[in-house]
Amino acid sequence: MSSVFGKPRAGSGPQSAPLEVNLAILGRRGAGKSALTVKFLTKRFISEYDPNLEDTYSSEETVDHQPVHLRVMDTADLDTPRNCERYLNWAHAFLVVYSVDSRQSFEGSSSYLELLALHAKETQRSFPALLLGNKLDMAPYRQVTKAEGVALAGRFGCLFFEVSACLDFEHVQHVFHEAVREARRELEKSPLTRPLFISEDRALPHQAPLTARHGLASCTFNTLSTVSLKEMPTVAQAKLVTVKSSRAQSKRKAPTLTLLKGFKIF
Ligand SMILES: Nc1nc2c(ncn2[C@@H]2O[C@H](COP(=O)(O)OP(=O)(O)OP(=O)(O)O)[C@@H](O)[C@H]2O)c(=O)[nH]1
Repeated sequence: MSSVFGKPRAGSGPQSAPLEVNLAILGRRGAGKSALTVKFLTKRFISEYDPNLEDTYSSEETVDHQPVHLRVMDTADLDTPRNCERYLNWAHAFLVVYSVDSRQSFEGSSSYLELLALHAKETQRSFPALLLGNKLDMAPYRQVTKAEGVALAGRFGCLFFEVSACLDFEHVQHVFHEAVREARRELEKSPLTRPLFISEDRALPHQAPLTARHGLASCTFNTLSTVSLKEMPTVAQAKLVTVKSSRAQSKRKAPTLTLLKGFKIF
């Protein structure tokens, strides 16, 4: 194992297993979470998704010459944070997405950042979050200025980017890799144990209902005291999902893309 100034560097040796990073994509409906996730995983922009589906994808990445096993949870929270334990207790880092042409989605992203800040306070750990203003190609119809995005990110101490799921892949990839870097820095500071999946009807020990006290009423934290921690479900439980092709693709007679959700895409 190589070392930096005598300190072992996690996962850097040729024999070491890839670093495992779980990344949750949060944001209001329509912000472009699925489009960004699929762009990152396939380099393609697909314009229509089933908004009610939530799944976790897996991808082998190389970030700064280091292998990373990255899992990406494309959440489907409807309009506000809901049953947040499933990602709060699973992710090492978060991408909070809004759309630059929607003030509502920007306000939604602020609720997510607040939720993450509260979670960090309660658990006394820090969770890297990146704020993304998506749909940069819609800049002529902006409802949110770049300065507002910068200011919101500054309030919560997170990185900020404006991107577009339908423009260049490299920019989208850069953002996901930045999230990995942030997660890696945090993991090197305080290595976490294996990610845990918290069953929906149970809460973490001593986890008081964040939302009741902080006004995020729709994020339904349960208050049962019995702890029930499970490992993440295996990919074998994943379901097959068909993603409809966009109108533009249909015109080009491109085939409908079928994604096996929960499995590696390539
Ligand atoms: N112009 C443009 N449209 C985008 C972009 N990203 C997503 N869209 C469109 O915005 C709509 C919503 O995108 P989704 O990726 O489904 O958004 P989401 O946040 O996953 O929303 P839910 O699935 O409802 O949770 C779709 O019609 C996409 O084609 C983008 O960067 N530019």
